[in-house]
Amino acid sequence: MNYNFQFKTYQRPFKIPLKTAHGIWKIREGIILSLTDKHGNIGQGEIAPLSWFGSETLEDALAFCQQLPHLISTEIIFTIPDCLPACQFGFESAFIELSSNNAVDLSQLQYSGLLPTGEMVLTHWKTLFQQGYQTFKWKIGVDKITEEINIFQRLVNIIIETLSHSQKIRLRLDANGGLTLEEAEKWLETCDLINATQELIEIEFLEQPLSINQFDLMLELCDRYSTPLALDESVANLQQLTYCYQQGWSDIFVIKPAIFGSPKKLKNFCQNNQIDSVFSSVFETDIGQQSALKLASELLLYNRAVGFGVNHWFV
Ligand SMILES: O=C(O)CCC(=O)c1ccccc1C(=O)O
Ligand SMILES: [Mg+2]
Repeated sequence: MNYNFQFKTYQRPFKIPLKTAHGIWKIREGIILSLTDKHGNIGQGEIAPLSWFGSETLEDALAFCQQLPHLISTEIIFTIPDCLPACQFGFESAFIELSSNNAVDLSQLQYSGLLPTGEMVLTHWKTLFQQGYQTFKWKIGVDKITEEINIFQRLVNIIIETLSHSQKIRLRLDANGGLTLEEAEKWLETCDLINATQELIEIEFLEQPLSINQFDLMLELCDRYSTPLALDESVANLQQLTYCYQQGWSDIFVIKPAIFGSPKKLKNFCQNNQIDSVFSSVFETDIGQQSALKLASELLLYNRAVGFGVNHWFV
């Protein structure tokens, strides 16, 4: 089967620039592509690279799209090289939209809301809570650790004061690989203490405390603390996920479908290995998000909230 191929780029500014341990992000840029079959059916896909996570750059993705002919075959879609994981996702997603019956039920998914960094979190969490979120993620490793732990303790106290007894809130901390070993230990002590003493709050996990090349240290931290750890940057694509899984990682794996690579290969991996996964956004638009959420609802094993509560970050 051949498809008519078209693409265009997009730019979406954040309401407030996003701060992570990697720096400040102001505009999300990507590519929307469409495949049209001979009956005129259209499938859309999104290429939303995250090069600081190890995917291709937007420029790489654009260059790939520009050298393709206007008429492309199924074979082209399934032989995109592994060095273009966001392109693999974009093209396969459009193909899936065209070729499957698409009846995936997303209504059972729980969402994690992404909180702003710094003191703003102390008021903003409540807006999201009132919208129905019960799981939140807060970025750390952005400011001085003493300041961040201080704000975090205040956040925990405010949440406890607000909740009534049957309610429970889950908090995720994401360091984006920006902590030192000592800082990671300090955070894990803090989390373990909260988990041992607070019934209404669960610190669900600490995400990517250390950089990718400190994988062995993160494995040791799993043994030393009871708060679970999640890998994110370390498992950005199938090759990395396979490596970490084989090295014995048995805590949580964050999967960002939009940069992970071929959805078909992701499905294959998740169906053959029972991993504890959290599916997460890369600030793709609704097009990439729908494809990613369909994968999440098909592959999620332990019903953890998906990290797609991010739309309030955009205008
Ligand atoms: O996972 C979530 O809950 C929100 C999304 C998120 O944190 C994120 C969004 C874009 C790029 C990187 C990350 C990250 O998890 O590090
Ligand atoms: Mg992360």
